[in-house]
Amino acid sequence: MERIEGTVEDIIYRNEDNGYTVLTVATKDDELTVVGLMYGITVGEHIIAEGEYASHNIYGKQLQVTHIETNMPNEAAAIERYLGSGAIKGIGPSLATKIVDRFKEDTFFTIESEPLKLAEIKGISEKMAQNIATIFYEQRSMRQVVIFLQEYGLSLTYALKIYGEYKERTYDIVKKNPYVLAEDIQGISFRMADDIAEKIGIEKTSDFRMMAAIKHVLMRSALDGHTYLERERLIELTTELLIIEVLDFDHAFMNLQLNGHIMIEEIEGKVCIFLTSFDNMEKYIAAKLFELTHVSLEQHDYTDKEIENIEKEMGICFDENQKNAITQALTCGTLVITGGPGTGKTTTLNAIIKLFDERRQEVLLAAPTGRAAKRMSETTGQTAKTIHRLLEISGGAEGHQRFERNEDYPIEADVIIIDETSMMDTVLTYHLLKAIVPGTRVIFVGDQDQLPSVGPGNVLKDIIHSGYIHTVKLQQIFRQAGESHIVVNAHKINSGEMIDLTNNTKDFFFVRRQDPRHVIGEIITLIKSRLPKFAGLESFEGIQILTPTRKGLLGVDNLNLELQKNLNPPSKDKTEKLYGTRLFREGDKVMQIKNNYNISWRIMSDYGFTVDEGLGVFNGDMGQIVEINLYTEKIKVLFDDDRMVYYEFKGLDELDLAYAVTIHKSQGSEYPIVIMPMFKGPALLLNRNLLYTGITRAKRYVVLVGDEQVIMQMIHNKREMLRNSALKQRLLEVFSVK
Ligand SMILES: Nc1ncnc2c1ncn2[C@@H]1O[C@H](COP(=O)(O)OP(=O)(O)OP(=O)(O)O)[C@@H](O)[C@H]1O
Repeated sequence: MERIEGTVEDIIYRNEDNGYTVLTVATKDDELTVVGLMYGITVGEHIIAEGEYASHNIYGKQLQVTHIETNMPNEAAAIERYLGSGAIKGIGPSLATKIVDRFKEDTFFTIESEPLKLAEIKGISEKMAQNIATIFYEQRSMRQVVIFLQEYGLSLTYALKIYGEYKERTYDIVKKNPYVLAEDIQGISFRMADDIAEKIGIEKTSDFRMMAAIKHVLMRSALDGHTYLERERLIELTTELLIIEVLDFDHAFMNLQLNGHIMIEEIEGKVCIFLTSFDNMEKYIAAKLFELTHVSLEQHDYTDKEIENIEKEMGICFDENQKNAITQALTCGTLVITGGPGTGKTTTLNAIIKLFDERRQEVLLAAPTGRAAKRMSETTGQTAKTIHRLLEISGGAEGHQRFERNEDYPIEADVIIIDETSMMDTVLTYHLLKAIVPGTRVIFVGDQDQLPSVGPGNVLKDIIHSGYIHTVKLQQIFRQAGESHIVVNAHKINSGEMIDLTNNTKDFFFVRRQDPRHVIGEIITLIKSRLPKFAGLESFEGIQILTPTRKGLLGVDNLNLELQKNLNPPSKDKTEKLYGTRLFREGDKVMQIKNNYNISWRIMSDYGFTVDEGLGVFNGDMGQIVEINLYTEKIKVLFDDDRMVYYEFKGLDELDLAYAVTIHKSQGSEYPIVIMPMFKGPALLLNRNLLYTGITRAKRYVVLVGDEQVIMQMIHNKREMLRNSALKQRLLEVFSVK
């Protein structure tokens, strides 16, 4: 290991994305080239660098840095160069000269301890002096933290995120227990934290490591939809992660329980372990549903005449189940209305809304996603909001979002109706119920045969299966066969019957292709020309490819590349931005892939005025890139509901191409035309539920392209991914005891 000491003479190259820098250093008796991760190092600084010499075929001998320490320059000339180098925003070379002329070697001391003295210099106000001091301090401390973290192998992006979270506490936190990074910093995995821990020299058998691994496994399983894991399964998965044999888990479990991180409970006779937050949420949901159900409510009488009048108005006759739903809505505190496509859920809902309106009851409508809310507004003719907006989201990171509406400031309404309840996960249901006071009626509408929510829990099914909440199942299909084979086939799939693939219908088509490359070719022809022509569309807008997987030739990632190439090819008029491995181009169809509660949006009028604005873009929201600005480093996206959002380049990990999306991501959305590739894959994934959900997303046409054997297998495969959730048991505990 070589060690050099000297003053930075010149910055030859700097990569702003990762902090990689090439600079020259004047040592006592030489001038050297030094290369490596040296974020923010500036001309004039005094550095001590350690590393190995390497020989570059063009630039010759250079020191490759592995460790660097920096000292602020202490000679007036070096100080002047440092200040004048642009290191501190607002100070250029001439101001730097003035400052150093006045304070000489004491310049940095003055900036740090008596910044107001800077205002003695002409051209510097007191406010500016304060600003200089703040920036000087922040930049120095940030830079040192970043350099420290990069030595542990963290990228600049993560290092900056970590600094943003902990500031100067970073050193203590990382050296003592780097595993907290995996909990606090989005994107830092247990593995990354484990690597840092190893470099720091933390024992593989340390308590921190064990506890972090257990929590990590529980969090990871929440991403798979579980709110808990059985003890044995948790031990198995944690052992895999730790790679060492651990004999005593009880000690770690006890510590985690004592610290309030986990709860150990018996569910259906088995010892199960929950992250405390999920346990609390499920218990809360059950208790609140009990209160909402049992509170004594103003009873709204109704007459048969009234219902007949609505039937006349709508020109239909409600079936028994629909009538049941309507009358129970008027009398019960909580109600679930469930049914497949075309079974009259919306029609029933409209009757219910009408009856409440006539009774001057305030009814609020909401749905879990922007698209579902938009659709609810269209079908009911009344404003429906996303649940996030209903709860007045006020920021916070994923999993820690803050809502203005809660127990202290509840939603004011007589009736709250939630559509697409199958998409409600435990967390959102918890926040919603927290903001509802007993006395407000809550009606959940949804199709229990859709895929479960992306987030953890099995809320709708658990509520229905508990048997404690009034539930009306609508079963009759009102949409006629002649009208829609999509509906008929969806119901067939749901009851395990093979569907007709002879293309004798007006809206449901099958194209037989075996080879995945031919499937891709067919999809491209369909979307580029055949379907737009057939459906009378001007472009491919409105046609959505839904596919079961992310990976593979027919997975989302590859299909998006192919479709981008064919539908929005490179052009000299279209600016592009490569982010990691993703290439974004103006005109691309894109989707937000995580919830971001802080990003701001606006809706503009045709004349360029802001007509609405707010915060939050959510997982699954779709739009189009209208502009990529390489100077401001921003991408402008216009979402389908007219919200316009600017993404900074560094926030592009939240955006993905969306010509094709997974069926999972399509939940709650509807598209005029859906194309689905049908190909062999893992049995656990390719099940009835998935096919049903994909098909019921289409309003006008469905085209399946692929192998009919696979379609048959999916219809017969009833295996759903099992989800551990305890809401059903919690409902049973609350309702049977109270
Ligand atoms: N009792 C009824 N008699 C005759 N037609 C009905 C009846 N109820 C609903 N319909 C009609 O059936 C069609 C489907 O109803 P609706 O849209 O309410 O179902 P849905 O369950 O909301 O469907 P989806 O989930 O697909 O949106 C509509 O055209 C509606 O007018």
